[in-house]
Amino acid sequence: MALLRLDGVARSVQLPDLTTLEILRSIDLEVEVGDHLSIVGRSGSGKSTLLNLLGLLDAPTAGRLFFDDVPLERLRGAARDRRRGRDIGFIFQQFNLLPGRTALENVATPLLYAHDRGFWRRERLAAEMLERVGLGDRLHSFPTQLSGGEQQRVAIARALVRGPRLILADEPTGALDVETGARVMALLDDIAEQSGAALITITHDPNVASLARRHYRLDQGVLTAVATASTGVTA
Ligand SMILES: Nc1ncnc2c1ncn2[C@@H]1O[C@H](COP(=O)(O)OP(=O)(O)OP(=O)(O)O)[C@@H](O)[C@H]1O
Repeated sequence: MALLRLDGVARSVQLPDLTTLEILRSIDLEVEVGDHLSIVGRSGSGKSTLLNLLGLLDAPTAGRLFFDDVPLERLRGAARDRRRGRDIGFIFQQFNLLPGRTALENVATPLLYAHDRGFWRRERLAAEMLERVGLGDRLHSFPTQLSGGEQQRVAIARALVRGPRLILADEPTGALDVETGARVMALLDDIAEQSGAALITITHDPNVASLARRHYRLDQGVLTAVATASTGVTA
C-alpha cells in the first residue's frame, strides 16, 4: 500500500484577467514507506505548490490525492491537521526555529500538540532526538548560539520527534555551505532510513538530489522520473 498516491493531480489558479494558470499538470506519483525521492526543478516550476499538496496543506484542483489510501477529500479540517501533525515532518531552507527557545524546547514544541503519551514524555523524547542528530550536549543552547548546520540539525530533530512517516524537505541545505550541507543531508537520509520514514527532498541542487534513490524533475508543472547512471530507470 502506498503511503502517498497522486492520481492525475493538477493545480491551477484563476488570474485576475480570468485566464487560468496551470501550475501543476496531471501528476502521477506513488511514495512508499521508506522511499527517498528527490524532486528537482527551477524557480517557478511549481515546487512549492507541489510541496503544499504533498504536505496536505492544499488540495488539488483536479485529480486525486490519497494518504494511506484515504482520499484527501475525506480528511477535512481538524482531521487533516491531526494527520499532518502526526505523520508529516517538514524541514525548510530557513530553519524556522523559535528564537527565544532552547534547542530542547524547539524540538519538544510539536509534542505540545500530541494527544498521546508523547505529550507527557516530550522533554525526554526531544532530548533523545537531539542526541540522535549529535547535539546531545547542546540541549540548552539558543538558536543564536548554534551554527547554521547545528540549527538545521535541531530543525531535523523537531521534524522527526513525533515519528512522522513522511518527511518533506524543502531546500534543506539551501542556507548551508556545501560541506555542511552534505553532512546535514547525509544525516537526514540516515535518520529517515533508520526510522522507516519516506523522505521527499525538493531542491535545485543536483548534489543534494543525488542522495535519493528515485529522482524526479519538475518542469513547468510536469513531473517526470529521471533515470540516473546508478539507479537506471526510476519510475
Ligand atoms: N496563487 C497564485 N497565483 C498566481 N500565480 C501563482 C500562484 N501560486 C503560484 N503561482 C505561480 O506558479 C508558478 C509556480 O510557483 P511555485 O511557487 O510553486 O514555484 P517554485 O518552483 O516553488 O519556485 P521557487 O523555487 O522560486 O520558490 C510560478 O510562476 C508562480 O508565480
